[in-house]
Amino acid sequence: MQPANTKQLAAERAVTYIQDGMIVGLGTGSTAAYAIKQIGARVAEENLQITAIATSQRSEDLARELNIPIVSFEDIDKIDLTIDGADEVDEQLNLIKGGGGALLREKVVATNSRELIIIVDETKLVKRLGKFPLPVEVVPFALAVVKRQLEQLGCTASLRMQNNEPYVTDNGNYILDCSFGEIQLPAQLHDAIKAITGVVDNGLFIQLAKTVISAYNDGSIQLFTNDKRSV
Ligand SMILES: O=C[C@H](O)[C@H](O)[C@H](O)COP(=O)(O)O
Repeated sequence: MQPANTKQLAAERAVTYIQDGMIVGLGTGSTAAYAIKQIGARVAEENLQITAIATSQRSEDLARELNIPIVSFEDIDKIDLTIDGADEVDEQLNLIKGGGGALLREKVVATNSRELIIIVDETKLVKRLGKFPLPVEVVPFALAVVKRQLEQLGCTASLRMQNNEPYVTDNGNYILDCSFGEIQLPAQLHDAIKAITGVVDNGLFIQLAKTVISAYNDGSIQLFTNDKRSV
């Protein structure tokens, strides 16, 4: 028996929450891409009437290919529902995001959404965040000073590279991937990083997810809501 495509399963379940007339936030990454494809299928097959806002250029490009109408914050106020992936999810549904470099737009969209549904496979569920290095988006001019200040918070920070060049985000910034090990107090760490001048944002999403949909290799799906859950 083939193992289930867990990312696709979680994504397809999340897309059932979308209804006609909604403004939908489109996440970024391999799991979110399954959701965008499924939204495209519903637009084509059911004539689903939605507009969407994307958290990255690549998600926007994919949505446009699938004839999903795209809007910007000039056109809308609140987003009804955002579906996005994550790199880690803890027991309080705090997240690490930004493995794909889209954390800033993802956080702008998440914080302006009435509801954020996170889609993951079981490998992303953790007791405590931090095994996955925390992405921090940094203004290039401030890179060296920000790196030093981040390391004073107890991490090793490495500049994300792509094709032997620093990786540049959709916003023209760099990413420092910060290995903290187990993060004991994610909300405090989030605030301490945000307080560094030259940091644009970081990949800690504290109490933003309302629902997490996790899919398992046996094909089952579990939903967690923002109350406590056990792994
Ligand atoms: O910047 C990228 C995002 O935060 C992604 O949602 C996250 O990295 C998860 O990506 P994937 O679904 O490819 O594991």
